[in-house]
Amino acid sequence: MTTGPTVLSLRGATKRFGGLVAVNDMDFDVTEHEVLGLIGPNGSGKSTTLNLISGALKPTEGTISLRGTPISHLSAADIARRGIARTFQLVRLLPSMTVLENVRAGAVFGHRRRWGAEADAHALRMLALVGLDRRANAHVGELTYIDTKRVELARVLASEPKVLLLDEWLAGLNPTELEEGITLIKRLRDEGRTIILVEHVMDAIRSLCDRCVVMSTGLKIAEGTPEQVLSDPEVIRAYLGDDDA
Ligand SMILES: Nc1ncnc2c1ncn2[C@@H]1O[C@H](COP(=O)(O)OP(=O)(O)OP(=O)(O)O)[C@@H](O)[C@H]1O
Repeated sequence: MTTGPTVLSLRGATKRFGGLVAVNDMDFDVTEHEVLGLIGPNGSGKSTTLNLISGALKPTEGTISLRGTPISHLSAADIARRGIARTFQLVRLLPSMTVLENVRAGAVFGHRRRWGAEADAHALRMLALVGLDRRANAHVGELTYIDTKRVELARVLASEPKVLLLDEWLAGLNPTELEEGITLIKRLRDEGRTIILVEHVMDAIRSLCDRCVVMSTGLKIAEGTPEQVLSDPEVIRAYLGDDDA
């Protein structure tokens, strides 16, 4: 799965906040149809790396390219239009709107625009994909937590991303929901989507990722299959040294 063409590359990507180097000279590639796990202890720079990729933050140094074209100078909206879409740690939906309306709104940010009946049909297909088509007319405020996460995922999928960034999408789920969540992401993976997954749930990392990049204090400390990196002494040390691990 790691031999396809490169979709996304980071070269020397660095982000400084004053004296703190949150992301330090990161290099990695993501190939087509690959699920890449970005893991590491709390505060190691994973979310900042996602923010650099999605354009929410600009790198202090280095380049991020999508299919060989540098994108790191573009606005977040332009990067989204080129096909990089993300979920957020805290779900960002409009609670007064219906499930369908929220998902339709996502389609507008994508690189292919749809309107009217076509947009509805597309949003319904995305809802079916995440198992929520029967709740299309419910208000988001009525949903359970995992269902709000499903809506968020459907909203992001509606933009037909070339690269999907999942920022701790499984966080906060109870054990039953977690199983459902992992099954859902497996389905996306089996469809051949290209995904970067920031995740603390190691079972999810093991069962979903083709490859992992491990960060510690802003640096890449390991890269390889989940088995390889999770048995790497430096990775184990980085996690054990973290109070929250
Ligand atoms: N906007 C900001 N301004 C200043 N410092 C920041 C900012 N965003 C993040 N940081 C710092 O950068 C470092 C990396 O944070 P980041 O959120 O990327 O880590 P993380 O690996 O995603 O952590 P977690 O697993 O807890 O979400 C931390 O020390 C954090 O305090």
